[in-house]
Amino acid sequence: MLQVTQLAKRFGAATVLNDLSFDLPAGQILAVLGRSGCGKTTLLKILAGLENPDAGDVRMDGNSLLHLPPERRQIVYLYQEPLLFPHLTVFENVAFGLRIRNVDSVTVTQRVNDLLAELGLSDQAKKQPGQLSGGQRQRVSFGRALIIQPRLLLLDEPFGNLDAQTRASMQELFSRVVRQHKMTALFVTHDSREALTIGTSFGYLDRGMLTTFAAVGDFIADPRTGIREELAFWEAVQEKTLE
Ligand SMILES: Nc1ncnc2c1ncn2[C@@H]1O[C@H](COP(=O)(O)OP(=O)(O)OP(=O)(O)O)[C@@H](O)[C@H]1O
Repeated sequence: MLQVTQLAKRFGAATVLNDLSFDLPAGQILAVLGRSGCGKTTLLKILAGLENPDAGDVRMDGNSLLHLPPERRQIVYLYQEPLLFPHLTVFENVAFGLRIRNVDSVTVTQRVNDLLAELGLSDQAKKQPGQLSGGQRQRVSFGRALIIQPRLLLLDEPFGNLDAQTRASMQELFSRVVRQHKMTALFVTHDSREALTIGTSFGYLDRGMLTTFAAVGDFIADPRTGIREELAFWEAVQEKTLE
């Protein structure tokens, strides 16, 4: 579905992405793990059309996207802080993408209500974004993205601002809904647990170079992910409590 080949990007003297290539088949959720500043956001911006690469190509089903403006790429890019219209209700925020495509109002009402129910937002439909919690706002933002059925969903640390419990329930909801809608998604995170929870395939971005892993075991075994260390830590804790 998505093919990225030999992508490179520099800002001044700094190389941010370096000969980066990967394929993302339809229906997969690629989790890219990386430390702060490794180029995660730059990669998503290039895919979304908000930044131009210096070299390489981004193709969807064989066609290059590079000459297309963001709004014609059928890609939705979700940030940590959801972008919502503050003066519209939750319902109208989600309906927006259908309204501008002149979808008839009976269909809009049905599709928005179905999606709000799926996202656990039916009771919030008449509220404005300022009256919602962070997790609810993130769900509305997710609804705005899903309603237009994009080809590809890009997520940039989407749950980073949420408390641990809300974060876990959002991860669960996100995984469920993305699978139900058979979405293809790429999300970046510095949290290995989040990557393992949501991803169906995995990558590690380090100084602009992406390593992709054929199997989850290879991802876990790569010492740069820190997962082995974390497992060892919890095993040590468990041993201590059994002593
Ligand atoms: N427009 C820009 N001009 C100059 N340098 C930039 C620009 N955008 C990003 N950079 C630099 O490129 C590097 C990678 O930035 P990027 O935002 O992609 O990292 P990141 O992995 O998303 O980090 P974080 O997890 O902290 O958001 C950083 O050193 C950053 O300072």
